[in-house]
Amino acid sequence: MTIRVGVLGARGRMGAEVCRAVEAAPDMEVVAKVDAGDELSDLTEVGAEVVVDFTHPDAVMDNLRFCVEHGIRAVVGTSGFGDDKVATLRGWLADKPGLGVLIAPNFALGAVLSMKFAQIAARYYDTVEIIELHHNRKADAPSGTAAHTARLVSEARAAAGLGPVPDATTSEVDGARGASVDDVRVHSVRLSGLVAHQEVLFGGSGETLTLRHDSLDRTSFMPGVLHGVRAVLDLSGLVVGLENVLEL
Ligand SMILES: NC(=O)C1=CN([C@@H]2O[C@H](COP(=O)(O)OP(=O)(O)OC[C@H]3O[C@@H](n4cnc5c(N)ncnc54)[C@H](OP(=O)(O)O)[C@@H]3O)[C@@H](O)[C@H]2O)C=CC1
Ligand SMILES: O=C(O)C1=N[C@H](C(=O)O)C[C@H](O)C1
Repeated sequence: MTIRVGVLGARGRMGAEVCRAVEAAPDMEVVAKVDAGDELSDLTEVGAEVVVDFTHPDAVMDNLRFCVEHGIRAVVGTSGFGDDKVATLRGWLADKPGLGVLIAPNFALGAVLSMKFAQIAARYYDTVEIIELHHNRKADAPSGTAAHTARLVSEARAAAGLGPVPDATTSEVDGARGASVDDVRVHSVRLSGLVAHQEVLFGGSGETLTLRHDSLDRTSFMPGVLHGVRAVLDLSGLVVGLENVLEL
């Protein structure tokens, strides 16, 4: 039996790549390609078991509400999942026991590892900043990956009893020091030619540590997406982060 997959955002940069990857996988098939303006009811008509959503932060919650209402599992790469959206989704899923949704800020293995390494390193350095670099057609800033990394680093610092990152800046041009995300400075670069890149910079006494990950092509996300499609069949409730369905 193949897994029946519906792709949301199928004509987009990621969605088109997901369609190719699912079609090439021996254990799954694309049964619906849905993009802006298409009817979600197509998903139920063709019996989609799992939906993969790479759409837009403003569209994803309507898509997920439909999936949860209709008992369709979801693998979500769309960015912009703050605490509010996560809480709403958990609420919907509470009424659907046994139904699983997987959200991953980043499906590239190296990005997942890099976040894990950042989490480990955070307690050992007094200063930290994040630089994320993406193509200039990206809708949101900072990236979901950078926001997730900042959260992990911030939690690790708090658990280690570290205070705020020391910073002697007393005057600055607006924006010059980036955005403060969970008390970590995040700088967003947008350049044509780039795909998705991130540096987490740690500074300590007489040394720095830089963790850098580069997605040079969107195929980098596909093994993680396919793994997510298989894993979500056994999930119940909401899982955030690919690391939670990998053996790391
Ligand atoms: N987690 C991860 O590993 C990754 C996450 N992403 C995230 O995925 C999302 C998509 O990125 P990307 O593919 O580059 O963006 P694109 O703009 O290339 O693709 C998004 C597609 O979704 C369509 N769309 C918009 N609204 C809806 C809707 N309601 N239903 C169905 N389709 C819709 C868009 O149509 P139209 O253009 O007509 O609006 C477009 O075709 C972003 O949030 C990005 O940050 C990206 C890469 C990796
Ligand atoms: O829009 C993108 O391209 C990406 N979006 C995700 C994010 O916001 O972190 C994942 C990856 O960085 C590519």
